[in-house]
Amino acid sequence: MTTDILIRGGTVISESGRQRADLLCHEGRIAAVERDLEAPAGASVIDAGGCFVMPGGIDPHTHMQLPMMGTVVADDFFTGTAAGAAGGTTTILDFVGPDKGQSPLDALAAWREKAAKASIDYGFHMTVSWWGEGFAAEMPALVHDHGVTSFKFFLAYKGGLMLPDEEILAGFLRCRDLGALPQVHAENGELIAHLQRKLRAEGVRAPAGHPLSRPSQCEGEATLRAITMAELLKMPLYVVHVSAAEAAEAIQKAQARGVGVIGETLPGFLAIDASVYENPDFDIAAGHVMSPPYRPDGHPQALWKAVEAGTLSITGTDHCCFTRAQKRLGEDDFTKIPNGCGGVEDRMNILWALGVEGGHISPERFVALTSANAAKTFNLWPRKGTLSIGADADIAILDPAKSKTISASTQHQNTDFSVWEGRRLKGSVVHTVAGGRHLWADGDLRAEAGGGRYLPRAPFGSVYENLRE
Ligand SMILES: NC(=O)NCCC(=O)O
Ligand SMILES: [Zn+2]
Ligand SMILES: [Zn+2]
Repeated sequence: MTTDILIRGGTVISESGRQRADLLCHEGRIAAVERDLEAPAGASVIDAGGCFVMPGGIDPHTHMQLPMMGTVVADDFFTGTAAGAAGGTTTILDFVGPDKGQSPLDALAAWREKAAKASIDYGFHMTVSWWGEGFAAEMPALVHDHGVTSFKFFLAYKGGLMLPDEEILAGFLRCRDLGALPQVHAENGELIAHLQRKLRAEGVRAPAGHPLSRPSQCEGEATLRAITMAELLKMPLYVVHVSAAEAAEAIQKAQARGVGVIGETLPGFLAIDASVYENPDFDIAAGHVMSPPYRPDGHPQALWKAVEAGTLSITGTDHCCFTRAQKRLGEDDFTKIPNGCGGVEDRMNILWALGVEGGHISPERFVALTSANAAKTFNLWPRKGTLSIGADADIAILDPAKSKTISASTQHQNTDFSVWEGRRLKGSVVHTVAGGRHLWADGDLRAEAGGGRYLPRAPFGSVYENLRE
């Protein structure tokens, strides 16, 4: 039983409009959205005067506690989800990562165990880290018995997660039969492996080699290749972490042809450029190493245009954070720097400051980009992504007048680095309610281990309905 919460005096925003209204949460759900609501006996009251009241963020791309490149991601499911709550995020979709040859059902069981301490609701995508009859055979149970209805295929990381086209094609077809959504990490892994070898042979060891080995054309080519498969197979496709103008253009053209391709980008790709890899401080340059990498000037601007046009309709974080010490595993070789950056705590605040305050998007589009579109795409709507009656009481209250400066020294993410270090933002999430529990109250983080629930998801849904014949 949760205490009733009345949120009073705010402007309630959805992806399609806004109204001045109070909002009542009862037993973990939205019970009323009306003007001048009376507080029920025993209810706690949050004053939202001057604030925007919106659906809690859905971050559809996180990696908590993921074993990777000889280490394990610094945030576990408790610290990472608590940090998310401190930034207005109330749901994450994380990736289960089977070892090579491991049963995906066994991997899911291990991830369910790790995630039991999440403080906000969570669901899973499945990484297709290997392919074979054994993997394909378990997919129906993953989809129908466990609600894992999205599968990520890697076109990059040769010698690791990368699958050849033949296997990706087979995996896509299996997804189509089951009504599951294939996702792609789209970079040309063969070319990247070649460029890595060439750069190392030339003596390039520093983090500056990372973006040189993964030029934007590699992302453009792989994105188009994956789109072509989905187009000819007549099925939807989700492209994760789009960072390159070429990839956004391929998605835009495919959407114009009626292909059901959905593009996700990350706040960092809209605001940070590749000059970060030139920083003489190894910790700072390595702290930005992720794949795909931050791109040269011009790409962030192109991505903003794609966000404004609706081509890129979902934001995630690819939250995969490492400490400075962990990044030093690649001190002598940029290919050994653990790939990934944090951000689950920052996405909502950054996107508001850069997007809404920056004049790129309306508050309504902000809601679409941070929760509603992900809820629809991943079949969580209307339980999530909306503040309509009966929806989960997952709410972010953002004060547009409150400023905030991001620093690793004050963040809740379990790392000593932030790609947003020193950024001063206008607008900040001041309260977060998740499942009717008040987890973030003006600087006070009350997240509890185990407060989150597992979210099984149904197959098919809007991504299949929206396919044009
Ligand atoms: N993106 C990244 O560098 N690390 C996380 C794994 C992935 O999404 O590729
Ligand atoms: Zn990826
Ligand atoms: Zn990722």
